[in-house]
Amino acid sequence: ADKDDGDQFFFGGLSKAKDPAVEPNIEANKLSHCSSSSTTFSSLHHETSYFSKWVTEIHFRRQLRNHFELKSANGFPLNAVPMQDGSVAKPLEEEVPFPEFGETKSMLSITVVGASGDLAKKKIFPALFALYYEDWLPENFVVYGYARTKMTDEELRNMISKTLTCRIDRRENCQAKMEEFLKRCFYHSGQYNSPEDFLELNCKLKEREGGKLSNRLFYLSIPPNIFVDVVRCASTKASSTTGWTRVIVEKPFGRDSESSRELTKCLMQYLTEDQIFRIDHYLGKELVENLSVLRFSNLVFEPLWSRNYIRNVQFIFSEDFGTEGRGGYFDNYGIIRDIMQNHLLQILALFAMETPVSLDAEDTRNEKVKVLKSMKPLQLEDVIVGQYKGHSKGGKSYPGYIDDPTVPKDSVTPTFAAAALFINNARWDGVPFLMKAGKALHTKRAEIRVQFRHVPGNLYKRNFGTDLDKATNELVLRLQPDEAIYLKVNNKVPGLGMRLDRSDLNLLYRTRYTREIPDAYERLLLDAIEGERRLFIRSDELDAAWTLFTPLLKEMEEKKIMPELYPYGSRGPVGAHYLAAKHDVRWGDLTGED
Ligand SMILES: NC(=O)C1=CN([C@@H]2O[C@H](COP(=O)(O)OP(=O)(O)OC[C@H]3O[C@@H](n4cnc5c(N)ncnc54)[C@H](OP(=O)(O)O)[C@@H]3O)[C@@H](O)[C@H]2O)C=CC1
Ligand SMILES: O=C1O[C@H](COP(=O)(O)O)[C@@H](O)[C@H](O)[C@H]1O
Repeated sequence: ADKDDGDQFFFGGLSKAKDPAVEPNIEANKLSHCSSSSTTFSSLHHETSYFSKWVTEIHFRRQLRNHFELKSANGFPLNAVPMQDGSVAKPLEEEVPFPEFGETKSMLSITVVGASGDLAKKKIFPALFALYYEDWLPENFVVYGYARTKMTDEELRNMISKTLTCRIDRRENCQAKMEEFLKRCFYHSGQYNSPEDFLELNCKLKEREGGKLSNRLFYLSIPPNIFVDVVRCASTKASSTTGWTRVIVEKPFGRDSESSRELTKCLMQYLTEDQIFRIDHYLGKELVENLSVLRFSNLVFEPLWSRNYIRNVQFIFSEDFGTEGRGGYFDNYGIIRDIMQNHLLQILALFAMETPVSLDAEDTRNEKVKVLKSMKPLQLEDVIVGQYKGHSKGGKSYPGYIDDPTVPKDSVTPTFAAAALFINNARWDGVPFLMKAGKALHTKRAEIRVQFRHVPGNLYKRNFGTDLDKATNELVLRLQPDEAIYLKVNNKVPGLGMRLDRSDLNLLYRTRYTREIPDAYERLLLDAIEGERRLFIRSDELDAAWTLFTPLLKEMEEKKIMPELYPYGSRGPVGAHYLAAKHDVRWGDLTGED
């Protein structure tokens, strides 16, 4: 029996058994009979070694899951609230997000709103497939695409199939898995502000759910001006009446404090805070998740994590392409809103927060809010801005920002910014936290660089000459590409003399781990399905983040601050060096060492 049960779980996706999600007319009891039959297993007997590998793997995952399991304070499943009545959370009898071996009575319906769009194609459907491929999705699930574009189910599947890929380290049954996944994908065309269209979606979802307890996840992959319409229609017409309903909201969450508060207020007319999952995909990146592990599970780092030993911290984001195709969106936001106020600030908060009481989502988010509230709002003098201009190199010409036909010719929107931030608390008083973000630069990279203080009374001072900066230890977390954590240390060059150099203690992920690193959207989608909120932005965090940037953004817009022009493909405006120098800092990425 164990074997059969296990078979149903592990090979659910490969089984020939009919699922109401795929064949809605099949009754539930027929399904249970069908999927528990031994033919399912015997038809797959040739897969035995694959099977045992998966048994081990899934047991390992379960152990991990139990080890890090997070529960709400009252022990109830978090967020088990139908949207319609806004009632308080109550325990669900059948919620089993990761079913034990065998049949489950719950069903997960994921609706990707804006399914015809860029993000859905590029990230969301591939992430859902990756989760399915790795057996992270519950046994019973369906995916619905929703948008205005007219499409059949088959056309949606065709569109999605072009962007699905299998893990390069695990290619078993890839094609079969893709086909099984696509069979669970459906499409409903509708307007974003039409309650009737969402009601029709609701009927289709119900049919697929086949009477099971249903949990529903809506992913709003749409422009922000239609967020509230969709939430209103989805909440009133298509939320689950038996399980939870959650909504993932993509950035931008407003463009300043007022608009962000207004958005929150509107969303809260239809959803509770617990139902809103504000996504910042940088929080789903492997090395960002590892930041807390590095800090809090290694004795060697945490004691150094303060103004006593750290001279400055740098958060660097650069892209080697411009706004190609997204100029229309970008011009209304600019790099400060697009990258700094969210991605870089979120990482900063995780970097600088005090140790949370536990791994519970609220404990981490409480600490992040505290650190954000301890920061000084940015002023004009703390920032420099730039905009890329056209440039020719090697016979090829690269367009400037204002050459984009969707961007006004007189736009002063920054495509580059550098900023110095300070945290007014006992741990970080006086330590510059520098941020730098830019498009159309010479490289694509995102990293955190921690520069330590000079060694007091360094015995080997004379071996470094006058430039002691060259001897400072630097810890680098390279988020992408080629994930790595390395520490620059001073080392004696082997030989009879006494020559020192700076070398790296290097944890390069690709050489240390054979597994492919999951995409950030995979982790975040899985967390939303599991009701794990730690990596999503709470409304008070968002508000604190906007409080830091809004006065600066307003002043820049009022004064029409002209950005310094920099050539496409360059290292950015010189102003960034002056800003750093003002705080006695050198950008770690521009030393020529790496
Ligand atoms: N693309 C990316 O890399 C990233 C995107 N985001 C955010 O994710 C969300 C989705 O992004 P993306 O997929 O690029 O967006 P798109 O511009 O591709 O829009 C998604 C879908 O929304 C519908 N849509 C577009 N414009 C309008 C409009 N003015 N009114 C009504 N419907 C419209 C279209 O579907 P249809 O016409 O079929 O209804 C479109 O396919 C946005 O909030 C964006 O800021 C965040 C990070 C990265
Ligand atoms: O949110 C955004 O992020 C992307 C960069 O994401 P990455 O994971 O590829 O580093 C950026 O290009 C885009 O402008 C911004 O909106």
